[in-house]
Amino acid sequence: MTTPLAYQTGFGNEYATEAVPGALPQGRNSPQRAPLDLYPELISGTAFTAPRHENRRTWLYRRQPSVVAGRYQPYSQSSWQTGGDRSVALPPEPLRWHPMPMDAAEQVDFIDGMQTLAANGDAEAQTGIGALVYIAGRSMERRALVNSDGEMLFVPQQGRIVLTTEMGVLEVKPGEIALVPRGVVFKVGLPDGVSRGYACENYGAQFRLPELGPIGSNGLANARDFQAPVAAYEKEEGGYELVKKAGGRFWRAPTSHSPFNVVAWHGNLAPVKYDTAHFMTIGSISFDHPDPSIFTVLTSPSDTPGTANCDFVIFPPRWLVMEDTFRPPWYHRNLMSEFMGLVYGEYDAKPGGFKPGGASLHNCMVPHGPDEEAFDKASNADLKPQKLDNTLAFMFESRYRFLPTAWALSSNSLDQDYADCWAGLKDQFRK
Ligand SMILES: O=C(O)Cc1cc(O)ccc1O
Ligand SMILES: [Fe+2]
Repeated sequence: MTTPLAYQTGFGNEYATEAVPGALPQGRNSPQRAPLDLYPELISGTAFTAPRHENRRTWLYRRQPSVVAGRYQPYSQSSWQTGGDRSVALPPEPLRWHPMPMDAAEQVDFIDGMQTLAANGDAEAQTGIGALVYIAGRSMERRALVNSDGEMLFVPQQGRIVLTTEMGVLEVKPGEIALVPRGVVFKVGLPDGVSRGYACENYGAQFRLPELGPIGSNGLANARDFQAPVAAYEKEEGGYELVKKAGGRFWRAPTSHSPFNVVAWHGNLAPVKYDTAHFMTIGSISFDHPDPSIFTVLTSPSDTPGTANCDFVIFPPRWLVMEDTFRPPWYHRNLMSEFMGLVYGEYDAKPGGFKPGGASLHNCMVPHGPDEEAFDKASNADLKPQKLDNTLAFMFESRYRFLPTAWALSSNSLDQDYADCWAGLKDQFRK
């Protein structure tokens, strides 16, 4: 029996945690000699002068500082691509991928098992996101990853991931999500063997909770339901391989010690996890179907107010009670581009065609909406209160058009017949 992990709660708090009592200095951050002769080290996730409500930084008290590492050599990870690849001819129609096969992943770890399906923006300009899938079967034992290109949002779909980070350990199961800030070293254990999930690599502003406007002071994702790790350091001696992602390139360096050597830390830059079962879902209790922005869990703003670099949106289990209403999504074309995935169950707009582990991409102004089956069902349904249960779809929604990678467009998983799901929507105009 292993004891369950301990967590601290809240989002963007001034957390404070020590694995050894007395390891945190009191009343100052960088005393002449820190308690227990640990090295103080600052990690800032925003510019020093970012507005106070956005400013994120954490003080780490560690056995050796991060500068202690061997020489970097190039490392090859060609399926994890960064930013929009403009050399790929973007098909103008809706795109969908069947679930990616998991059978060849036993020997692959989380770093090598990452594959970019689509991306936009430019990591160097701190804009845009990558939409990735990971399929991996091997835990990272003495290997760690640090991503200086962006924050990572993980959405496990099959199998738990155990995220060992500089700030401590998070265990994340399907239905939960995790955020690892840019530049924080982590490794991923896979206690359930071959596992699959989605990732958003956010090159832009950090994810935060959305404004609530007229909703008020409670609702959607509540800050207290986020969990950050408590300080934990590895006691075993021995080296690591540190893999670093910077400017879309990968590097590896040997270290003589574990990078997970932080004995205490305090600050508001921390990895967190969140169970989507705690999302307080809001919908219409009269008629019509609200915009899906009502389902925003986290948002990464761009420089234009209300026009996100990325909104992370979920479609969780919920009651549908609207009267005289077509309840699934309406047919639409949007400015914002939509990458979607399905963790489990069925998605109401595509009850048969969209499978857990699959993905869809509806870019700026690409028309989409319920397939023929969903349209027929919803147009004829008896509109009594209905529970959409056992379902969790999500969307990475971005102001920037997603460019699929060459790999994604040539993959056997690309659904060549996606457009056929609407072909039977005939002219039913009654003159
Ligand atoms: O396209 C989709 O399925 C996502 C979506 C859902 C919804 O209820 C309204 C708009 C929208 O883009
Ligand atoms: Fe949509």
